[in-house]
Amino acid sequence: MKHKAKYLTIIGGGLWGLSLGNLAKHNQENTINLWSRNSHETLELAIIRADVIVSAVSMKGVRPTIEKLQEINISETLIIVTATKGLDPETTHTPSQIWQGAFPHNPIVVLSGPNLSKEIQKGLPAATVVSSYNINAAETVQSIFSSDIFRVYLNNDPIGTELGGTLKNVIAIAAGVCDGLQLGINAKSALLTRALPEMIRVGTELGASPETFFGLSGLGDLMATCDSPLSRNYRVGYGLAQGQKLDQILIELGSTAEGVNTTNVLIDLAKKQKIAVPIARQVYRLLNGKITPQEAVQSLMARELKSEFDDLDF
Ligand SMILES: NC(=O)C1=CN([C@@H]2O[C@H](COP(=O)(O)OP(=O)(O)OC[C@H]3O[C@@H](n4cnc5c(N)ncnc54)[C@H](OP(=O)(O)O)[C@@H]3O)[C@@H](O)[C@H]2O)C=CC1
Ligand SMILES: O=C(CO)COP(=O)(O)O
Repeated sequence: MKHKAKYLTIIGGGLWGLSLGNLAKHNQENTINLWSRNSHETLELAIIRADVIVSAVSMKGVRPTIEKLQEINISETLIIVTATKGLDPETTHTPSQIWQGAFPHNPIVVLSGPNLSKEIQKGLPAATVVSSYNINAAETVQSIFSSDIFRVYLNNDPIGTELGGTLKNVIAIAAGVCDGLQLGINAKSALLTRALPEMIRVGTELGASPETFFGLSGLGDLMATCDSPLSRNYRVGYGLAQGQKLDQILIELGSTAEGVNTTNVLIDLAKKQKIAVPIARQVYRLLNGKITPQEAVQSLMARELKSEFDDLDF
């Protein structure tokens, strides 16, 4: 596919916004503008020439960013890419659902995959997924970000794509606990394998395709995040297993660990919609100081015995 030069504005100067900016610069025909709340330029000026904007803010920045953009009369042809991995505490909606609700006529594209920003910043090879109901918009974003170090796949299940990246953050906290307690590879394999149907149960309830969870944005991101101390969510779990307090861990991280908020929202959602999320429930109890890491493990091991696949009907 022939790439046409595009003007891209990235909103959010955090770790992920900076990394995405660097990835897009690999294609030298693109013009990249990075905007953050500290920029001297106004957001209106920053997006004035944009064909595509990328929201790389954390979950708590999604609504404030949308409100700022709603004050500007944006074109309905502007492609909006969301790279946030979180759930809205007020509505339990995903970021793409919030963006689509705010800008119903604009094409919305989700970008999500196993993309630890520290590895991307080193120029190591990685792959990701861009997903949209508007396949032309997804192809435009695919050609903007594709390079010899970043392989970008297309997909038409945006909710599934972003839920893979969002829900694995909860499991990454559990994986950090598992490694922090030195429970071994058997335990870790069991944890991650059982996490996948749990993620799929939530995803299908919210309208995602189960297959999406076997791709890069699901299983791929689960593997990356649950097996790397570069993951902030993993480090939350690891710290808790070492007896550190959550507040202290988050201060030391000095950066976003979306899994903490996502766990709280997910448990709210799971209670309302009666979805079985046994691993997330233990993470929730641990994060909220109701149990110790050891008790979380014991609770999972003591669950009622069952068949391996009796809760998946696909
Ligand atoms: N780092 C990574 O490896 C990856 C991160 N992600 C996801 O990207 C998102 C951002 O992560 P990351 O950049 O690492 O986080 P950082 O903690 O490095 O940065 C936080 C980002 O959120 C923005 N933000 C925070 N609060 C607000 C607010 N109230 N209003 C507007 N913007 C706000 C900041 O904007 P500002 O710059 O204006 O201060 C900044 O861009 C998360 O959802 C994360 O899960 C996805 C893939 C990889
Ligand atoms: O989403 C990520 C990698 O794909 C980043 O993980 P953390 O937010 O846990 O650092």
